[in-house]
Amino acid sequence: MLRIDSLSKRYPTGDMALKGVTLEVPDGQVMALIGPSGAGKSTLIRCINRLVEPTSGSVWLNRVDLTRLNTRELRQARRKIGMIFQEYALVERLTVMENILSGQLGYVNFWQSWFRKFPQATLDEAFRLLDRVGLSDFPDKRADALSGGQRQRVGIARALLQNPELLLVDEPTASLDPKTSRQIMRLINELAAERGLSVIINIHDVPLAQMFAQRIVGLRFGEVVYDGPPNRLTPSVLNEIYGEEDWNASGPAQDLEEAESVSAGVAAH
Ligand SMILES: Nc1ncnc2c1ncn2[C@@H]1O[C@H](COP(=O)(O)OP(=O)(O)OP(=O)(O)O)[C@@H](O)[C@H]1O
Repeated sequence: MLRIDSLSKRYPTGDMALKGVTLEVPDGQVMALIGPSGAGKSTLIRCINRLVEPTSGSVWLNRVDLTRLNTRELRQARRKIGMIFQEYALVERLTVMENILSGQLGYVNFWQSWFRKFPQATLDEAFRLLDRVGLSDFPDKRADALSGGQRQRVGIARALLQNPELLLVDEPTASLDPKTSRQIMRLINELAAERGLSVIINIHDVPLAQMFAQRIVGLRFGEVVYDGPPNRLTPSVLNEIYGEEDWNASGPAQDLEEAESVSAGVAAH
């Protein structure tokens, strides 16, 4: 279980990106983090694994307060946190399998790592995961020949190979088509249930978050303004998270109707 307690972050620029966020994410729960640009979603995710140092508050992963660890202890603790971030994208010239194993290079000794020689158990598990994410036909395909969805699947397998307790996922569907986005969200969901993983997903696509997350947390100006099930995310709650907008309006279609009635009016005169 992950417990975030009164977490705040002030950047050196003075921006108060998080203002006392308190949350618990139980094992097996997929939590979607939504909110407008600048709300503090990325900062929150990055404060959990201390890619960004929190200013105050604590982050407990099971019995360990991550905010109190020294560099060496933090390196150990991060093994329990799988990260699927854009900046940990794949090494283009390496194969699918090499990319999946690349996350393990820090965990084998120098010579094993030099020869890319991994323990048999790690290799077996890598092939199992490859199959689980639906890529068993492509272990030798180079990363630069993969589609966006396949790349995400490699990233997921790589993160899972370290057998994490927590998965932090940053915008997993940003560059995917709607069908692939659903498939990736479904896969993350299934894996969380199978492995009892806590998952936090930073996602802009609210309908997708509603469809696949068991819980939604809405951030605004660094504060939690909604924390509840997807089906209670009403237009008024969305207004509170994102600011005023007509969430039921069909947008361009309505504009088109208006434009048509105006031009019809013009034609009638
Ligand atoms: N490295 C930084 N230095 C200074 N201020 C920062 C830094 N990173 C983020 N901020 C500020 O912190 C606040 C929260 O930013 P953050 O990137 O966490 O928001 P976000 O919700 O993830 O936005 P987006 O959806 O656009 O990615 C913003 O006001 C932003 O300008």
